Parts: sequence; C-alpha cells; structure tokens
Amino acid sequence: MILATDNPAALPAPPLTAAPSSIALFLDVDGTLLEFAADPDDVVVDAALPELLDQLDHALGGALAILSGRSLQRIDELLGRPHLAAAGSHGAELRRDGTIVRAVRDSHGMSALRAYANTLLADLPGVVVEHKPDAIALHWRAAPTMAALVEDVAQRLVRAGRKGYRLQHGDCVVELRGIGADKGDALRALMHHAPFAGREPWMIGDDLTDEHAFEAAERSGGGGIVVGARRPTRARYALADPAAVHRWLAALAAHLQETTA
Ligand SMILES: O=P(O)(O)OC[C@H]1O[C@H](O[C@H]2O[C@H](CO)[C@@H](O)[C@H](O)[C@H]2O)[C@H](O)[C@@H](O)[C@@H]1O
Repeated sequence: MILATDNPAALPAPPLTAAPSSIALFLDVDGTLLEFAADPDDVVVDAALPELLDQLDHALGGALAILSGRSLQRIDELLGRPHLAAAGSHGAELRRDGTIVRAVRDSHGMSALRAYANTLLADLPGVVVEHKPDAIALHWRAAPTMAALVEDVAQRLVRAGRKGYRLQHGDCVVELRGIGADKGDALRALMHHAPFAGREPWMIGDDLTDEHAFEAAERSGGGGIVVGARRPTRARYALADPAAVHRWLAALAAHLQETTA
C-alpha cells in the first residue's frame, strides 16, 4: 500500500512492504515526530505517540531507535520511553538495551562559552538559547530577522572554543557542539548489535543532521525518508509533515501486525 496523498514533492511516499524481521526503523524527533514550536520547551507530544512507538518497537522486535539532536534526558522527558534505543545530542549520546553506552559531559571551557553566549545574545531579543550537554543551541525561529546576527554569534563562539567545537546548522537553529559522533555514526553503531544487525535500516527525518543517517542507512541496504520539502536530500522517499509521519507509522504498525499474525 502507498499513501500517495502524503507525497509533498517529487519523491514518492514510502511503500509498506516490509516483513517485521527485515527492517530497522530510526526516527528523528523535532519536525518528524513533533511539530515545531517557537521555543523548544513548548513542543506538544501527541497523546497517541508513545503507545504507537511501543507498538512499532514490539512489532520490530526492538529494532526501533530514536535519533535526535535533543539530549537523551530531554528525549525521555518528551516521549516517556526510556526503554527505547536512542541517540541524543546528534549522536554524541547513545543508549541500547536500556544502557547508556556513550555519554557526553561538558568539556573544559564550556561554562565560559555559555557565559559568553549569554553576553553576546543579550541584545538579540527573541533568540532562544538552549543549553545541552557540551552544546549550546541558538534558536531564531521566533526572531527570523536575527538569523545573520545569530550566525555571527555562533562563529564567535566556535572561534572562542579554539577548535574544540563545531557548528551544526539546523531548522532555524545553529548549535555549537563538541567534535563528536553524528547521527550516521549512531545508526552504524546500533546496526552492529541485535536486534538491529542484519536488518535493512530506514531513517525518517527532516533536517540537515538527518542526512548523515540517511547516507548510513543507504549504505547498509536501506535508506532515508525525508519529512517536508527540504531539498536536496539523499532520501529516496518523502512524507509531508509530522501528521503524515504519524499516519504512515500507524499504517506500518498495522501492516507489521497483520504480517506477523
Ligand atoms: O534531531 P531532532 O530531534 O530534530 O532535533 C534537532 C533540534 O530540535 C530542536 O530544535 C528544533 O525544534 C524546536 C522545537 O520545535 C524549534 O524551536 C527549533 O527551531 C528547531 O530547530 C531542539 O531544540 C534542538 O536541541 C535539536 O538539536
């Protein structure tokens, strides 16, 4: 079955042909499972989402993972599913089998950078600062005219960090983050272990940081499903928005359950 009405552009919607034992599913959070909000703390989690994630996790024998730019702690606060495999902070944090196998802590100098960021942003009203483990996200969704000034602040921060950090651009956000793993690394790391190993990995995501995972998934025989109209992309399939993602995931859960029965 193909949900053709979910196709936002030239890319087709992903088909529902998988057998439960053949695929592994990787899911981004903001812009994919959740609609955007002007402030990261104001996102709304659909009441049916946690249960849907459980259904898929069960149907896939545990081969479901969340790959997010949020911290692991924030992913768990939002989704309430700490048993799921997950990568936080764009891949710098990793959990599998309920155990955190890769953690991240502020590196030396981060507290000075946080103070410097607060000083630099004092004159930029509407810009939201999100402090994460060894990372600072500067959000300008509520103040789009500030985008260039925020980029300038980010460049100053990365220079002040003396090569210990890099910038990660995203949807109305630029983040200063440690030089560490990306979502592609996280996907590959999970694919080395049961129940992911030997399956076809499929990643659903909307943002630039998800492209790393699309590429890693494609190289392992699966691929990417992009959410929204951002192009170019490495993804082979597309879904229009988080509501379309929810519908497709519900259809997939039903398909997997029928296939198993
Ligand atoms: O990889 P993701 O799960 O998509 O996380 C990427 C970033 O998502 C969040 O920021 C984005 O969503 C916010 C809430 O809707 C929005 O205000 C912001 O403009 C978006 O960029 C999150 O706050 C970041 O920490 C994540 O890195």
